[in-house]
Amino acid sequence: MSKPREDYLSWDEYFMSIALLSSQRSKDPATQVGACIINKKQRIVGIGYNGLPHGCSDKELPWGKTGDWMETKYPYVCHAEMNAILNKNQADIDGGTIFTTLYPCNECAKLIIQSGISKVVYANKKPGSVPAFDASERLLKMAGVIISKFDPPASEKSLKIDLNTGSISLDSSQQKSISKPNPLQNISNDSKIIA
Ligand SMILES: O=c1[nH]c(=O)n([C@H]2C[C@H](O)[C@@H](COP(=O)(O)O)O2)cc1CO
Ligand SMILES: [Zn+2]
Repeated sequence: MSKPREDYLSWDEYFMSIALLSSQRSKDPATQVGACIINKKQRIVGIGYNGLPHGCSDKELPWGKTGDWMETKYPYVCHAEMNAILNKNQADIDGGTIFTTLYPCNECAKLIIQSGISKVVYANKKPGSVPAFDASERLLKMAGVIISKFDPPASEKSLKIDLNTGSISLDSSQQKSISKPNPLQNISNDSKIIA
């Protein structure tokens, strides 16, 4: 016990885990997104997930994706990145990084740029060319924001939180299992993306 623990989360794994955990607060039945902002000193300064604005009832507004636009979730839901930026506990987040479980859309890209964040680390991107993501990339690149795909651990690494016992385990194995589905890589591109 004289040596430090070797099997721990890297900084990026830690911040992305927080984004992933936050996504589990989302009530969106289809897509749960989480975001975590850190400042230049690697301190967490904002967390968010996709959800309805304060005071707007989850029960009264729709969560569907198709049909009459007014009866879908798109005009009502606040994106995870937007909530993380609005919830920040520090005025100046210039030079900060946002960790997000899903590649930010163009509307979130505008907020990211205007808030001074200079790096985006994302875990997943919908496949194919999606206008909201293409426009986002165009804006972020033009503004000099670094876009980086989250670098997953070389070996399998998973966190298990047991809320009944209040325990947590970090499991690592030398080999990546190929049979186990990775929900993060199964995001379909069937949805219309409207911020
Ligand atoms: O940048 C984003 N941030 C974010 O929080 N979201 C949320 C909004 C919706 O609740 C959901 C996307 O809906 P869909 O199920 O159509 O993929 O994810 C979506 C995006 C980009 O699409
Ligand atoms: Zn967005």
